[in-house]
Amino acid sequence: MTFSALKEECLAANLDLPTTGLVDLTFGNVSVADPERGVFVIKPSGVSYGDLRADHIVVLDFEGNVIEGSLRPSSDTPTHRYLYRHFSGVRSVVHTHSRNAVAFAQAGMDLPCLGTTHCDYFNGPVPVTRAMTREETGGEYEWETGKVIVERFRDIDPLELPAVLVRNHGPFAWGVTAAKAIETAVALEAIADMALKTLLLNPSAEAAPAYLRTRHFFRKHGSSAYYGQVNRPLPD
Ligand SMILES: O=C(CO)[C@@H](O)[C@H](O)COP(=O)(O)O
Repeated sequence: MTFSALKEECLAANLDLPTTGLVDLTFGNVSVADPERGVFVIKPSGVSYGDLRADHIVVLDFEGNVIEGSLRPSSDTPTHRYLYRHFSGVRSVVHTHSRNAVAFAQAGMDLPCLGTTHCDYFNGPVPVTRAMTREETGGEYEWETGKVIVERFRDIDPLELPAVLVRNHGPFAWGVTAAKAIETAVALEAIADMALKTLLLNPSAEAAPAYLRTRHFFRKHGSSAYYGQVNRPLPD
């Protein structure tokens, strides 16, 4: 069995992280899953983006066994694996340390839905997870990160809200393809930047009304009910 197409897709998505400005140094990682073949592929830990090649990408099964690759998989691998197990339909997970999203994660704040830029990608505030404790993690917080994310999504559809802010760490975004997950991570950083500036200008800025949120999210994500009539006469 060859995994070269999957590795190439993963490599391209990982290389998008520095070019989109979402990471510094070796922070961040992207994985891509192929559930039909029972595997996912991920960036190796600590390898700089400038040096990264397709044959560095590590192939694992969903039990966490390395199937192919001589380098250690990303330290965030348990989180990616947990998300694939619990979020059906997700085929790619992107983790970055993009600065504005990290600022909200470190502040322990949900990223509020303040305007249509946000609503186009996320049908609600991007949630922050609860703090993890040493007792729970035994010092291995990567093993608990997936758990606290999934716990936070108990009443949230991960395909309508395709990102999270992990408290004291940073953002994870996901999608049905690697390209879509990267696009979502870019959108997340853009709206975090806008929200931070909005809240500096007006700490009491109000969330976008619910009707605006659903209209923007669903018209961009396939529901014709929210498109409106394109040839409607313009108001005077
Ligand atoms: O926060 C951390 C490590 O402290 C990680 O999330 C890094 O962003 C990437 O780790 P590797 O993928 O290189 O192991």
